[in-house]
Amino acid sequence: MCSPWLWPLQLLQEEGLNSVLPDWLCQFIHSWWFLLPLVMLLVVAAFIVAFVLLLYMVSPLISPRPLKLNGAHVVVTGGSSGIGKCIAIECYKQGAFITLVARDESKLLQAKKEIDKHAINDKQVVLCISVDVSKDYSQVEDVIKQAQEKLGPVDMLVNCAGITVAAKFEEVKVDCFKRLMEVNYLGSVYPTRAVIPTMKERRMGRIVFVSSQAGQLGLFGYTAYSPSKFALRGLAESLQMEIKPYNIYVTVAYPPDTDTPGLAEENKTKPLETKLISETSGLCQPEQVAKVIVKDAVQGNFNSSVGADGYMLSALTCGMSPVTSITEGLQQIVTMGLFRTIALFYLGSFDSIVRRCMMQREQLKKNRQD
Ligand SMILES: NC(=O)C1=CN([C@@H]2O[C@H](COP(=O)(O)OP(=O)(O)OC[C@H]3O[C@@H](n4cnc5c(N)ncnc54)[C@H](OP(=O)(O)O)[C@@H]3O)[C@@H](O)[C@H]2O)C=CC1
Ligand SMILES: CCCCCCCCCCCCCCCC(=O)[C@@H](N)CO
Repeated sequence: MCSPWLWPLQLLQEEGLNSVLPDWLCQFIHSWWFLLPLVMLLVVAAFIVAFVLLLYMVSPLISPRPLKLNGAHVVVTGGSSGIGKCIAIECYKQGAFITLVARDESKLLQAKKEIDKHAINDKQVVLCISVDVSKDYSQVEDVIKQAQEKLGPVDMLVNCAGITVAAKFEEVKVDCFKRLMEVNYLGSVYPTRAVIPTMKERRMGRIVFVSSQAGQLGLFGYTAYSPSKFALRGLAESLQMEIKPYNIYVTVAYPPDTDTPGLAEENKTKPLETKLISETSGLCQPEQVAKVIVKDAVQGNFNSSVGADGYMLSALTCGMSPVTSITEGLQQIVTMGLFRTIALFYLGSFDSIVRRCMMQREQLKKNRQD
């Protein structure tokens, strides 16, 4: 016996147990031992293929049935501007009835006019309700009640109302930390809390939280904003575990920088570091982001991301989030190590952006003093 692959046989022989195997098998192995690794490889490959096929066979048990938007009632908070408005338009184009929720009434009416142009039948309605989603739960509950009385039970809630502050930690006003948590986090908790009981009774529904790529990683300038978006992920994961048996599906969207009035406002005071780092994953159009979010929500996908960086970030930060398709799960398993390697290069380049900006600032200061 000369091959290392045959050591179990050798062991048997040494133990005087070679009688365990019939002679013909011993001879066969002796003459074809070099094929053994190949056979083992084939067996392993066959097991993997069988396992994946099995997973695909049970996949209908994991993936929810798509929601029909035609005739559905969709509530969009922050629906008077930017991404929220485009989400409303996208749903309206597919025959939904829309309730827009935001504070400024004139902006709401303006958005309603714009959305109305995309009607596909003359029964469709856009209802506008003005409220601050972050202040008082009972007010938000009233708004949802009003909307349900006029347009029926809510089939899909999109929590898109949000605000941003981009500045260095010590330059963020202390009140801002609280305000961002109120609007971005509690402003998503309240409407969700108000629609869940009816959704559970009807055993159907979709809840969307619009987080951000800055809700998947912490970045220079987002010490107040990022935590408020990370919080949505914790809420979404816990809630999804509770409501899945009621056939209600949660989607968390992580858009990159998107060309909206909100971003224009943010850019006025954004630190250079934040600008340079965010440029990495490019600028998206709100129509494109809205399309992806609506598609993922309709399909009941837990995760919704845009672009190549968005895809990598989502696979990398999947953690213990629920999986809504076999393909997604397999991709996460296979790509994790590779994406972490790529991420280390990104982190290195972000650190060097921050260091360069700091040195430039100090040089400028010194020059002024001289
Ligand atoms: N644009 C971007 O680059 C990205 C944005 N996002 C997130 O997407 C969401 C939408 O962003 P974007 O479209 O840029 O924002 P916009 O500023 O363009 O729109 C924000 C919307 O939210 C409403 N809103 C704000 N505060 C409140 C409040 N307290 N109560 C009720 N409504 C409120 C606004 O109306 P009103 O002021 O009249 O109340 C408006 O309709 C936000 O949550 C944002 O964090 C995520 C990633 C990237
Ligand atoms: C494999 C690893 C890949 C890593 C890619 C990293 C890319 C980081 C870019 C982060 C951009 C953050 C945009 C936040 C936008 C936002 O929420 C505000 N504009 C809101 O107004």
